[in-house]
Amino acid sequence: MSKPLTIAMPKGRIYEEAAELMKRAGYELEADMDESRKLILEFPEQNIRVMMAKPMDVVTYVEYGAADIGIAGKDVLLEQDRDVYEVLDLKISPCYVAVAGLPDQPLSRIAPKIATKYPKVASDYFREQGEQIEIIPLNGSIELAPLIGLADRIVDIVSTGRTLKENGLVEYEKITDITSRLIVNPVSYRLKSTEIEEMVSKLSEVMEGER
Ligand SMILES: Nc1ncnc2c1ncn2[C@@H]1O[C@H](COP(=O)(O)OP(=O)(O)OP(=O)(O)O)[C@@H](O)[C@H]1O
Ligand SMILES: O=P(O)(O)OC[C@H]1O[C@H](OP(=O)(O)OP(=O)(O)O)[C@H](O)[C@@H]1O
Repeated sequence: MSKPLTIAMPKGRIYEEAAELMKRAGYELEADMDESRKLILEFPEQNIRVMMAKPMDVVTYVEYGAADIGIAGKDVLLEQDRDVYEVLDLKISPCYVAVAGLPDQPLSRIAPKIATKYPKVASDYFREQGEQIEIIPLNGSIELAPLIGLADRIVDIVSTGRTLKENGLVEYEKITDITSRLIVNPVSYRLKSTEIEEMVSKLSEVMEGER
């Protein structure tokens, strides 16, 4: 049998939707996330190996060929700009990236401070707007930054809008819509084209059927 197709799956909030979509496409790759701490799961009957990765790291595994394919949020792809093929919009885990802050606070001062875990996305956006900014890099709880005066604005993911609302923040501009994407290592795309194209076509069929 040929070498297994290795898939880097994102742990966390994307995982269940991604595994469910894979299942509908005929790939039973589910891990019991409540029970298991295993990071590599073998599915020999399907000739597939699954790596459980942090969502931000999926692109790294795929770029270096540690995984042939992976599932990553478009936010991560925009931020990291890596050498991988983005082959399919899976339309799962929808959310968007937005600029938010305290209400009624015009961006008046020179080089306002922008707190974010997406420094590239934020810099690209404000450069396009012709605004000079200072990035304050954070890893989470970004909404804290304007509340305590650390930043004038945040650039962060919004889904239900609940986090902004409960912290008295408002959205100023939407930057871009986000969904999860299927990504492929360029070399694997050539060497394992049959398996990869089959997976892309099965996933596309499932998604077509749901429209
Ligand atoms: N409300 C949301 N907040 C953050 N990410 C979301 C949201 N809804 C969908 N996503 C998608 O989920 C991905 C992040 O998943 P998750 O929150 O599990 O990872 P993480 O941010 O690395 O987790 P952690 O909070 O453990 O560091 C994002 O890349 C994005 O594409
Ligand atoms: O619009 P909502 O539905 O409220 O979702 C948006 C929030 O969810 C994410 O945070 P996460 O839960 O990943 O925690 P974090 O702050 O530690 O990144 C994101 O960074 C926002 O804070």
